[in-house]
Amino acid sequence: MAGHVPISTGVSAILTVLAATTGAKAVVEVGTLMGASALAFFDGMGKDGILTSIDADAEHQLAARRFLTAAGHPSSRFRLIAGTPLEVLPKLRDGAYDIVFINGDKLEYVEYVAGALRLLRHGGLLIVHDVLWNNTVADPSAEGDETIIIREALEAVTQSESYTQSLLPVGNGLLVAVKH
Ligand SMILES: C[S@@+](CC[C@H](N)C(=O)[O-])C[C@H]1O[C@@H](n2cnc3c(N)ncnc32)[C@H](O)[C@@H]1O
Repeated sequence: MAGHVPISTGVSAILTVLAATTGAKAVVEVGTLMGASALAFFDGMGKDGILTSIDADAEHQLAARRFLTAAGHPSSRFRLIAGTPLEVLPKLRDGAYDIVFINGDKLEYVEYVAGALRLLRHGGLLIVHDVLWNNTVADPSAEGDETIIIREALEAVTQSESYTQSLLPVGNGLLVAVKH
C-alpha cells in the first residue's frame, strides 16, 4: 500500500453517520485500499446494505476482503471489483446508488465526479475525499497536477445545479454533496 493513505478516524466517523442517517442501502466507492472506508459504511448501513468497491490493485482488495470478513460482514454484502474505475463506473446502473464515495486516483477525479452524477439516485450523496489535498487546493500558487485536477472536480460540483454541497475540513478535506 506504499503511497496510499487510509482514511482518518474522523472521516470514518462521518462516513458511518452519513450512511446511517440517509438509510443508505447501496454504496459505490472508488479506492478500496485495506477496507477502512468500506467498514465505516457497513457500520452505518442496515443489514441489507450492499457495498460496491473498485480498486485497480488486486492485493488491496484481497486484504480488504479478509478485513471485512473478519469484521463479520459476509461476502454477499460486498462486491469488490479489481479494475480501473474509468472502465468499471460506466458499467454500473444509472440512478441506483445512495452514496458514491470517491477516494481513488486524484488525476481521475473529474471523470469520477462525472460518473457519480449518473449513478446517484435523486437525494443521493456524492462524497469526495482529499479535496483539500494537503492545503494546496486553496493555495493559488500551488500548481501540482493533483491539485489542479481536484480544483476542477470541486468546481464541477460547486457550479452544477444538480448538487447542494458542503466542504468539511476533516482528514484531507471531505466534500459532501446531495444530488437534487
Ligand atoms: C487513498 S487509497 C483509498 C483509501 C481507502 N478508501 C480507505 O478506506 O482507507 C487510494 C486507493 O486507490 C487505488 N487507486 C489508485 N489509483 C487508481 C486507479 N487509477 N485506478 C484504480 N484504483 C486506483 C489504490 O490502489 C488505493 O487502494
